[in-house]
Amino acid sequence: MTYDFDKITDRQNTNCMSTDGYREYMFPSFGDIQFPYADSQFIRMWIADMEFQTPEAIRNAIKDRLDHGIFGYSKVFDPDYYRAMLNWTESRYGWSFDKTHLLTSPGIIPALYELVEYICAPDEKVMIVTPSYAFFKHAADYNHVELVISELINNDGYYTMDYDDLRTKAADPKVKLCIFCNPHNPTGRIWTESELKTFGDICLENDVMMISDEIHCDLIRTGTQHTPLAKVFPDTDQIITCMSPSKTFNMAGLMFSNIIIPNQTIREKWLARHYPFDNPLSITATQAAYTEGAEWLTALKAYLDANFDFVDNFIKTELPKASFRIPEATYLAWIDISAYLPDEENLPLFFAKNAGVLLEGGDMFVSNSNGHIRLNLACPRAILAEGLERIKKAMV
Ligand SMILES: Cc1ncc(COP(=O)(O)O)c(C/N=C2\CONC2=O)c1O
Repeated sequence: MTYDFDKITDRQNTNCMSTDGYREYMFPSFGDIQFPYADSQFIRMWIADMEFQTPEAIRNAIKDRLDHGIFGYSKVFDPDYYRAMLNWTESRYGWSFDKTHLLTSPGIIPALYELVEYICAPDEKVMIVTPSYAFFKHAADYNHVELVISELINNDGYYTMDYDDLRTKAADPKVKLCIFCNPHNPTGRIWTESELKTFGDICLENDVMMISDEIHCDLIRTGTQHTPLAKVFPDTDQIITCMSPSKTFNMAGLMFSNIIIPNQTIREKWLARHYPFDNPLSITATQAAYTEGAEWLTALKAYLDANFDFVDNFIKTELPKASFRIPEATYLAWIDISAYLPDEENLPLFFAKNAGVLLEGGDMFVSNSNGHIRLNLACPRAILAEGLERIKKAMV
């Protein structure tokens, strides 16, 4: 079957963050700021959802459930749901987990907010590596626990963990939790088994529980392989794994994710406190994703691979002073443009004003991200090409 990833779908008037939420998310202190571009004229490369329609097989499953006509209180009871997800993780990652450890959440971010509260006392600390998806920091801030940052080492665009720094910080008896991004947003690293082993050993040796946020794990370059952190440590219950079809199949708005909690104490806290019901359409969509989404995903990955090649060639020919490496995972291009805009304080504002491109970058990734922009490449190539041309004209 062929899929048309070049198809452009108008997202205006769909209560869409990407088109309507950029001011409140990226420019909160600027109020109703106006730009030399109408909202509909922006090339949107900021928030991490896709410009591609969710696979037809998933949409048909939702339609069938919709036609049933009753949407009362629901949660996952169907054993086929667990089998669908287990088949997905076993076939793609060689990893399985106990059904009783599988819980659901309306999103991974809400799960992080809850889990920090369940795991950390008010005087304890959460560790993350940076640059980082900002909501890892927000989850600590929301719970009023201290954030401890370990900066990744940037080896000409290939980021690695600073194990000595991690060891030093994990040795603090108040550091009780590390929220870990595997694969990593925004650098796009797929951590190797060896890196995961070293990282996990540091945490386990220092009684630091780990949350491995693996939301990007399906969105990897063709031919690469993701390793769940918990797969490397089959005998510990100190690793919580977060996975979701929301990134993979562009279903973030359906608000549904899988949280695998092997530790009984934490699981019992979750079961006692977490609102247990789910949207029945989201349950159906997720089960359909894991049973019927593989072919579409293979085609999506090939299209994204080509988008990354397009960006790589563009930067080499048109923006030679920028530094970019095709990431192993995600659909996000992490680009060092500091040579062009060394003194620009607010890169998202600069490009919104001067290029009509909405992108994230600079200090939006907690730390260790200055001079970098992050481009969402999950869009038709024509849109990508226009966005790159605008970025170049604004900088050169
Ligand atoms: C590492 C990571 N975890 C969790 C989420 C969100 O999970 P949810 O609550 O939707 O289940 C995202 C979405 N990343 C986004 C969303 O927009 N920009 C980003 O970088 C993410 O990158």
